[in-house]
Amino acid sequence: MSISVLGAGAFGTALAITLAQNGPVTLWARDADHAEEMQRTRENSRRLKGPRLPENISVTAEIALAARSETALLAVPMQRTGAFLAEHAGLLQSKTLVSCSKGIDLQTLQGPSALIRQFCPDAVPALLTGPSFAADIARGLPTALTLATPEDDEALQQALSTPSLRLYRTTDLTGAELGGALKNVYAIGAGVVIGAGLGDSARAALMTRSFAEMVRFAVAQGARPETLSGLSGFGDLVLTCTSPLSRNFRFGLALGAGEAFDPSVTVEGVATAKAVSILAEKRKIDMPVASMIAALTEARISVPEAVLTLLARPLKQE
Ligand SMILES: NC(=O)C1=CN([C@@H]2O[C@H](COP(=O)(O)OP(=O)(O)OC[C@H]3O[C@@H](n4cnc5c(N)ncnc54)[C@H](O)[C@@H]3O)[C@@H](O)[C@H]2O)C=CC1
Ligand SMILES: O=C(CO)COP(=O)(O)O
Repeated sequence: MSISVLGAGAFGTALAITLAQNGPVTLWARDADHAEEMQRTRENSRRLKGPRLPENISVTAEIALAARSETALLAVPMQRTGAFLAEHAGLLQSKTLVSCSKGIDLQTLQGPSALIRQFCPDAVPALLTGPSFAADIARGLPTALTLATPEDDEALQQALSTPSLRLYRTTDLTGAELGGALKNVYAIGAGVVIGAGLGDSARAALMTRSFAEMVRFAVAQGARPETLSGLSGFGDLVLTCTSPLSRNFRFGLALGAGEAFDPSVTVEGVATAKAVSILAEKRKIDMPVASMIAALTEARISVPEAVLTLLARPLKQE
């Protein structure tokens, strides 16, 4: 099975590095200078400093070349995915398109699989999601992810598993997608808790109530609850709410501490918090934590006000 990775950020590069253990990989970067530099230096110094690109990764800025593969992994930020698919739909029809992005598109309030269906109706949508930092994957550290496909696709699972990357299959695209999208929102909240000095007990409480919200929201959209208990829900929530390697967590740390944060860093949870709070209101789903995080990121509320509001909610059964 020939494989391309579209998007040469940290995650796309790391996936290309691990998949190169199975055979040749084409890595597409939108910027021609960046592609040329990576092809020559065998490193992505802009987004993933350090790991070396194996010789069987071919880096190109020619999308038509990358689109020759049967399977393409999409690793562009969520809020750019719609525009990317719209621009390149003609080349991507009839492929298996595996989205590796985590989030909900603010413009359409849809996740990546719906965007693939909208722009490339003849493609097979799939998702690769779960707990993994690009740096860990690129270093060959053990990682496990969820591969979601509409039909149970063992061949794709085989093709995308490597000696250090273990994939588990599911056909629950909704659950896999929403687990990955929502955990980024709650990771911002966990960062705020720690950044504001509210303590580890408060973080554990926030993570637990966040998980309850995540399941409630996803099940209301048709997801299977057990998917959310897996790698793409519980697994990724734990990783991202507890590790300073997470950009969403670090963004929250800065917000909680009242410090500035580098705007060039990809923080998917900000737009997704807004999208989730809009969807929750529309569909009458109780999402107090996500809505509070949206309010915090939009500076509609301060950290002390958010804490007071959450603590003042009526007492109820767990
Ligand atoms: N970095 C990580 O550890 C992980 C990232 N992800 C997900 O992968 C997705 C991408 O994240 P990263 O690679 O980390 O981001 P990044 O910030 O490292 O890189 C983003 C890349 O996307 C490119 N890009 C931006 N707009 C584009 C467009 N319109 N067309 C084509 N390319 C465009 C940029 O040039 C840049 O190379 C996100 O949804 C993220 O949640 C998932 C798991 C782990
Ligand atoms: O998705 C990730 C880990 O699974 C990466 O998290 P951040 O985008 O917060 O860095």
